[in-house]
Amino acid sequence: MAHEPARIGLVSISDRASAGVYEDKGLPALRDWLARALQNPLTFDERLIPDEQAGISATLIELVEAGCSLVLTTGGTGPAPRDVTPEATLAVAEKELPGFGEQMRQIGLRFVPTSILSRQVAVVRGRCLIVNLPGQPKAIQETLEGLKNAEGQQLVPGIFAAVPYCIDLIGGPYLQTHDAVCAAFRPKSARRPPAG
Ligand SMILES: Nc1ncnc2c1ncn2[C@@H]1O[C@H](COP(=O)(O)OP(=O)(O)OP(=O)(O)O)[C@@H](O)[C@H]1O
Ligand SMILES: Nc1nc2c(c(=O)[nH]1)N[C@H]1C(S)=C(S)[C@@H](COP(=O)(O)O)O[C@H]1N2
Repeated sequence: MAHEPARIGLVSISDRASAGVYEDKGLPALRDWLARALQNPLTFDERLIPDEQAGISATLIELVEAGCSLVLTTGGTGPAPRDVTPEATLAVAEKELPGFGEQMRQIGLRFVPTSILSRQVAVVRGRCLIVNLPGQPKAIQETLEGLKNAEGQQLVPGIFAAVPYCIDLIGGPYLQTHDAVCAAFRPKSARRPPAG
């Protein structure tokens, strides 16, 4: 059986990148990592928007309604007055998945002590999983992939290992990863034979 196609929403949330003060590095980092990690044919819906709560929520709803199974945001998760991504995400949530936020902060602490400042959340809306990632472009790979040693041994699992099974459970496409980048975990009963 061939890999199922998947639609993924990417949202970079930054006042300055969206105003053109600096070049946005969030969308390319998200797109490049997903293209390396997933075997499925992917369609990306990309948005670069300012840190405005109502606009962020409206963008998330629009991407879910467009048929995205996964939406990744980057930026606006910290404590600064303009950081409102978690509030905007929770406002459109049907269910919260606190384990993602807990693990994301644990991963971040292996890289920077200020990871504790990120209020990132993950939620389900309809058949879509929405996950907040920090704004630092380097945090995208760190959070999704986790930490490996020089021999490629996984020291801290990245959160993406749990994303394919979550998407199975909410009725989305069967995502297959490239194990060298990120080995997805599924219970044995949920595994399908490799597509080819
Ligand atoms: N989309 C992005 N593209 C490139 N670099 C970014 C982006 N978002 C954040 N950064 C970098 O990470 C740093 C910390 O991210 P953070 O989200 O706190 O930015 P910020 O200072 O709130 O940005 P802004 O004012 O644009 O919303 C930024 O100062 C910037 O160097
Ligand atoms: N993995 C990882 N997590 C990280 C970071 C990082 O560099 N790597 N930066 C932290 C910093 S410095 C901040 S302020 C918070 C919130 O960032 P944001 O407001 O850009 O989303 O994310 C944190 N989480």
